[in-house]
Amino acid sequence: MKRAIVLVLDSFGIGATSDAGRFGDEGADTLGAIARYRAAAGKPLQLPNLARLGLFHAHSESAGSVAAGVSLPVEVTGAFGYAEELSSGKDTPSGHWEIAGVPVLFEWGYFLDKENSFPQALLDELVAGAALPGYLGNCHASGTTILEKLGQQHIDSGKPIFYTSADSVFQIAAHEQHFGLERLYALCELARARLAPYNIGRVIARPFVGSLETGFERTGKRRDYAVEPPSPTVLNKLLDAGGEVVSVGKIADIYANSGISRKVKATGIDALFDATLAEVARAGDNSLVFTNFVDFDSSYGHRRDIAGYADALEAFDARLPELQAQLGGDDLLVLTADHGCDPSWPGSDHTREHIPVLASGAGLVPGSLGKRHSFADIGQSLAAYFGLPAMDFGQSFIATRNAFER
Ligand SMILES: O=P(O)(O)O[C@H]1O[C@H](CO)[C@@H](O)[C@H]1O
Ligand SMILES: [Mn+2]
Ligand SMILES: [Mn+2]
Repeated sequence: MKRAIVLVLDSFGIGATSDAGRFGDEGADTLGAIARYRAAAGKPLQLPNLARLGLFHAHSESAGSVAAGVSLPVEVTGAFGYAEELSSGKDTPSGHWEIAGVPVLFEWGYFLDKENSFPQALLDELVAGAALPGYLGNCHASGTTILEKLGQQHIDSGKPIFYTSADSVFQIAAHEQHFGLERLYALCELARARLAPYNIGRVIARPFVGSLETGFERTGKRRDYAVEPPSPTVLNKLLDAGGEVVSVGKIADIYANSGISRKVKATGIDALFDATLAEVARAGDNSLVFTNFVDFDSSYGHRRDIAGYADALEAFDARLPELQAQLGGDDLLVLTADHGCDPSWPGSDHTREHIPVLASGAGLVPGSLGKRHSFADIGQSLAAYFGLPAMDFGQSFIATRNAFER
């Protein structure tokens, strides 16, 4: 039986790429910074299960030294490597599409101005098209900081909050009750359509609840409206061959529902892990269970919460044996990331980093896979594993299997 489980720890970079300087990210290292913080606090980072899969070995090959406070395990049970990104950006869709064998070789559009970030013509179209009383924000911002600043004004005025970041994104924050969740989604769909000429990768609905007194809190009802990948991903190829692709978390959103047979949503790392276990339990032959753990990025990386990121990693690590107990020797497990988001870095944006590639099962020999020149090596390996036609990008680290049985 062939089943692949791919877990993306969103934003879990393991050291700056050689082109990180172009992004202002030279020296960024998400895992390295977290380990350093914990070592300095006298509570070294404990990730025994990820370590056995080769995480710290991969990190030390990427960063040039062993993470602070960490001792490398003597026995490693997985194949481990680190990958640089071919795609032009360091955003979530680029990272995920490249993982699935389709790097983004074109330039996204960006809203570069920190203030008055959006073109007036676009703003006018949105105000008229959705009959809005106006808008707030229109700037670069951290999504939680802008709620502290404008949340009350939003409730009082009924004007949605528009903001962006270093990524190719247009984000809209609105209160679930005062503005209305469905109204927010409809506004995002309008924005998605109007943004086509600007080549923007994603519109993100950012619903929130609460009040000035209790504080504002973003909810799990976030929705991402991505454009479709520029060419068929390994997900599409698996579906075309009669296989199954199960999305857990925001995977389906990131691929604009292309190449997905079923989707399951859950909020929080534990709930996403539970949903992954449930999907693995029911997954049959020729299926891929593909999960994105967004909280590493949205709750800790962007929030520059090093302590929170460390705790979340440890909690995630502690659950890995539950998953491993469900896997047969022929199943393929891949743990990886889509970009970095070093919580010790200035600002609140992603960081251009290598991603870990931790692969086990499926006859893989434990040991180093070395430096991989594209995230697409994962997609190419999935194609080889399932016996699908080869992808245009990436080098497989897995021996090609028999052609897919139809
Ligand atoms: O600060 P928040 O709202 O979490 O936004 C972040 O989330 C977006 C998607 O990763 C990024 O582009 C960044 O802007
Ligand atoms: Mn991401
Ligand atoms: Mn992010």
